[in-house]
Amino acid sequence: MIRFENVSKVYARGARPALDDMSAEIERGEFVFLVGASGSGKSTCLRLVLREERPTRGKVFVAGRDLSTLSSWKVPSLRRQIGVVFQDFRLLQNKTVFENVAFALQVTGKPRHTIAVTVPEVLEMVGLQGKEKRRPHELSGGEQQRVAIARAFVNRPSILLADEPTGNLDPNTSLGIMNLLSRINGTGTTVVMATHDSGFVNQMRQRVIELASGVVVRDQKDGVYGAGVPLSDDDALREPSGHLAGRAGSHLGPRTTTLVAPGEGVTERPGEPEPEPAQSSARGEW
Ligand SMILES: Nc1ncnc2c1ncn2[C@@H]1O[C@H](COP(=O)(O)OP(=O)(O)OP(=O)(O)O)[C@@H](O)[C@H]1O
Repeated sequence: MIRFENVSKVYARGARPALDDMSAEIERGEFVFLVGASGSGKSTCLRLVLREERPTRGKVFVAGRDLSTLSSWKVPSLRRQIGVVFQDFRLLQNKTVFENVAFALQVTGKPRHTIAVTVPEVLEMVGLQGKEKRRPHELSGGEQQRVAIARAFVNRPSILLADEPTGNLDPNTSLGIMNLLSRINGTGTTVVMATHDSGFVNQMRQRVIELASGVVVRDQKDGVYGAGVPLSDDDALREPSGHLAGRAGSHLGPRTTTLVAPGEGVTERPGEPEPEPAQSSARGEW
C-alpha cells in the first residue's frame, strides 16, 4: 500500500538529511506505529506519502502509484484516498461539527443528499451524535479530535495517516481516540500513526517502525515503543483485535488511566472495557 524505496530527504542544502536512504513497505490493512525521537523524520515520512514534500533521492509508492512520476493534477485524487489527522486537530473554527465533516465531502463533489445521510452516520460512528451544531471551541479536545477523525474518514480513505493524534489529549481521552483508530483499521483502512505515546504502542502490539536520524533502526511486528522494553501485565488487557480493553498506560509509559474520560461521554466503571460507540445500522462494520 505504501512503499519507501531508498528515500532520502534533505530540506536545505548542507543540512543533515531528514530521511537517509530509508526503505520500508506497509501492506494494505496494516496498523503501523512510526516512533523515534523528535526530529527523527516521522512527519517527513507522512508528508512524502501525501506528496506535500518530494524525496531528494529514492521513490515513494502509494497504492501502486509512483509519486515521483505522478502529475500534479493527479495529486488531489491521491489525497482523496488518504485521510489525515493531526495533533492540533486543524478544524475550521467558523464551521459547525456537521459542516466540518460535510466540507470533506463537498470538496470531493458529493451531492447534497449524500452529505445529508453520510455525515450523521459518521458522527454517530465517532460518538458525536447530538453535537452536530456545536463549533470547535464548544467541544473538548477529545471531541475535537473525533470530529477531525470523522472528517478524515468520511470519504472512506484506504489510508489514514495520524501525526501525534493523542499529543494534545489527556490519557483517558487518548484511549478513546486510540480505540477509534483501531476500529477504523478494523474496517480495512491502513493506519500509519506517528507517536511518542509509549503506553499505547506497548499495549497495542502492532508493527513498530523506529526511525533515528532519518534511518530505520527497527521494524518490528507486534512491536513495543523502545527495543528491549519488558512486557507488562497490561498486555493481557489487549483484545485479539488490538483494541485496548480498559486501561491505557502502565509502568512502561507515562500513562496510568482507567477507561474513557467523562468528557468522552462514557461512564467510568473501573475494571470494565470501554463501551463501543453506537454501531451504524446503515454500514454495520464497526
Ligand atoms: N520544512 C522543513 N524545512 C527544513 N527542515 C525541516 C523541515 N521539516 C522538517 N525539517 C527537519 O527535518 C528533520 C526531521 O523532521 P520531522 O518533522 O520529520 O521529525 P519528527 O520525527 O516528525 O519530529 P517530531 O517528533 O518532533 O514531530 C528535523 O531535523 C527537522 O528540523
